[in-house]
Amino acid sequence: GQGGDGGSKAARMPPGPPAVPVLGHLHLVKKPMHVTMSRLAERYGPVFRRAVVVSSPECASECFTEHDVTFANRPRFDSQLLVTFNGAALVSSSYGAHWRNLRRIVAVHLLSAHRVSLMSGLIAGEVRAMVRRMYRAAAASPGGAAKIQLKRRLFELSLSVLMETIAQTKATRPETDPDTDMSVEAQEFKQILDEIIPHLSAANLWDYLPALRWFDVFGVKNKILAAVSRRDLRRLIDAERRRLDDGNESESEKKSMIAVLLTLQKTEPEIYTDNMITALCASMFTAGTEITSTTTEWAMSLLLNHPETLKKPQAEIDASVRSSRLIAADNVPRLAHLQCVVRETLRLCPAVPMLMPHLSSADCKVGGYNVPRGTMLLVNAYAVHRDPAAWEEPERFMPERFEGGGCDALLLMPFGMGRRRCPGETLALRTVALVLGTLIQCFDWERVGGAKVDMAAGGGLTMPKLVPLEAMCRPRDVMGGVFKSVRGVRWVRIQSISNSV
Ligand code: HEM
Repeated sequence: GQGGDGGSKAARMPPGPPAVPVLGHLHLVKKPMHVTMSRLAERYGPVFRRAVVVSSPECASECFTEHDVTFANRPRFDSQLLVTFNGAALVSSSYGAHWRNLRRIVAVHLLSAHRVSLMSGLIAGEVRAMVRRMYRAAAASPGGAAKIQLKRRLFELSLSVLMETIAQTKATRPETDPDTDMSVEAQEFKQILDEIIPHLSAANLWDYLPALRWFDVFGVKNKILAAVSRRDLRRLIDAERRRLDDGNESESEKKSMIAVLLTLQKTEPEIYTDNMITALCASMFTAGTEITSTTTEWAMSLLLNHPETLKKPQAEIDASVRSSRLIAADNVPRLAHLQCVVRETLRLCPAVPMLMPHLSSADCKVGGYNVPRGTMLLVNAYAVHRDPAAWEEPERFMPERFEGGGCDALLLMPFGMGRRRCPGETLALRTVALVLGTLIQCFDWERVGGAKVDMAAGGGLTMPKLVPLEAMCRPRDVMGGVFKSVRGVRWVRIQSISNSV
């Protein structure tokens, strides 16, 4: 931290705008939060008062290495409390025995690399169903290209992936047409999330800016919505319990997260209560759905605005599977160019631009400034990723900067760092890369009407695209064979549609 209020370094408090505390300024709402914070950081240096906002790579890594335990707590926000079951969920839980326990369960039993590879077939199945629907839409369109509402498709996909990994609502229903959209359960959850998410980002802003508390229009609604999602989660748990009792899937390694937790419940019922299972699943739905699909939406937007950068990953995919089949999850780690695109997207468009707020549990010093106990810490990953001192041409979309390990030494923190780092990273990266890879393997993409994709971002804790992404999708000729052969009969039907166009 440079600049400052003067005085001896030991006694220095972080600099901030004069008079009113930074986060009480109502006029800051006009811009997305991370942009506002970057501007303030330019003026006042990388750390400032009240809630401390850290914007430089050096200070960010200091917070999550030396002071990681000190900042491992979370501030409690009224609006979040309503949606995360009174702080019992992993995301908002205070640092302590309860959080440690939940975190261990998630890391070991639900989202470990091993479990994610067990889930890969499931993820791939959902992705295949989505591209099949897109193919059908394109085949039925005049000219062979369809306008796809990518935002909606990607959100539904992300929800379906989570729904199936959490509860396997489709696998247990032999009559379900794998080609149809989401399961009934996923559709019900979609309705709930559709209602909660806009309020969440607004409510988050309202948390940061005390003046907005006067306009408490969300409180009541959130309470109702939280109750609804709790009831629906109970239903999922009961259904899964019946399946286990019937002897289905109990031996299978590929069982759902709820089934894993219910199996643990049998031996340690006092730890794995239904309440705890409900809270954990709610955490995953709220933390995992929108963020994952938003990331893929940003990636597609960047690629559409830079069509030349699409060539390398597309050629790499074609070479690796020789157009004879769709890429599978286990191809992904070897698709280096695709990985570069994902990393560059996470650098430029970290879907959680200020990470989640932390709270200090002891006095400490960051960048030489005193940070008293009980200070809220926001780490501006968005600014860290665009730090001109670290990154060459930081504003440019240049996936190749990561080729051959270039930039490995630079701080990239879209999933955070330290104890509170996102536990869903492996699942998220696997999903984003597989979805993106399959989309560019199967289709050529074009902007609607040729105009550049609007890259404006919305505000709040997450960074959604302000204008929902739509794009034109045209099946690639080289993929004709695959589209025809996947799941025989169904594809014959599709083929006949495309012949008739
Ligand atoms: C591209 C997708 C994702 C991104 C960019 C992302 C990013 C983040 C970030 C920045 C945090 C906060 C770190 C901090 O506190 O400093 C976080 C926390 C968390 N994420 Fe993710 N996440 C993604 C996907 C997921 C998925 C798919 C899941 C679960 C299925 C998940 C579950 C969680 C949970 C439970 C926490 C809270 C951890 C804790 O407080 O101990 N995330 N994530």
